[in-house]
Amino acid sequence: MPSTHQKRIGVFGGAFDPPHNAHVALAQSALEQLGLDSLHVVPTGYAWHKARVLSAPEHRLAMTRLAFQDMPRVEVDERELQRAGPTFTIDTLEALQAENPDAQLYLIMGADQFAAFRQWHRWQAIVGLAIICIADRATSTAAKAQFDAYSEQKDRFLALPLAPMPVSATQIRQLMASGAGQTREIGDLVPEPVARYISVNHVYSPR
Ligand SMILES: Nc1ncnc2c1ncn2[C@@H]1O[C@H](COP(=O)(O)OP(=O)(O)OP(=O)(O)O)[C@@H](O)[C@H]1O
Ligand SMILES: O=C(O)c1ccc[n+]([C@@H]2O[C@H](COP(=O)([O-])O)[C@@H](O)[C@H]2O)c1
Repeated sequence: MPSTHQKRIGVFGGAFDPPHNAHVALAQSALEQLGLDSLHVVPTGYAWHKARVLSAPEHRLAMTRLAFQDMPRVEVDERELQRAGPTFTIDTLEALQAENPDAQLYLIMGADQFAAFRQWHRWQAIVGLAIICIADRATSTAAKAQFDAYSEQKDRFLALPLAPMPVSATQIRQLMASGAGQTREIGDLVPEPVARYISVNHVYSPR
């Protein structure tokens, strides 16, 4: 008898400059709550929507691999780092859907990104292709409070449970720049191998 299981593929993109504990917790919540078969963690290439220039792709990729190395079903996906031009999530989703025609895609993000979602390139196409799963973020309007703006498509949006975690990558970069690279200062904010990588490679502090 043919299996009726539809493959569920999650997509979690970010600058990951650096990846931190909230990213890991969010990925864990997505895997568990959505019953994902796999979760593609996708470091951004050229983040057209961010004012600052991101750290070198090699560093962000290496740190992302370290952050998620112990999580089964997570695949760190390099495709956006290899793509020329501005990074658009729709391109990644369309490529993944073409590779997995029968799968249902789930796009994972925090509530701060969701607040800007209607500025994303071809956002309506994204809603058509993926179910958008949003975790609250301490600094942003709650996900559910933002759903009303999408009243006709409400079934395409889900709130992902995540205990409030005030950590941000900005905070980590600032701590490292001001503390001249003390690993222990960020030890509670990022997975331990990431803290070591940042310190050894002076990613956010001068050598
Ligand atoms: N503390 C957090 N709680 C919930 N979601 C988060 C949190 N930190 C990041 N995210 C989500 O993770 C994704 C990737 O985030 P990103 O790599 O830009 O980290 P960041 O901490 O927001 O970085 P920065 O401070 O440099 O803007 C985004 O969808 C973002 O909303
Ligand atoms: O496709 C877009 O237009 C778009 C606009 C803003 C953000 N994104 C994606 O959203 C993800 C999280 O972004 P950020 O800024 O929180 O790192 C990351 O994968 C970005 O490429 C995508």
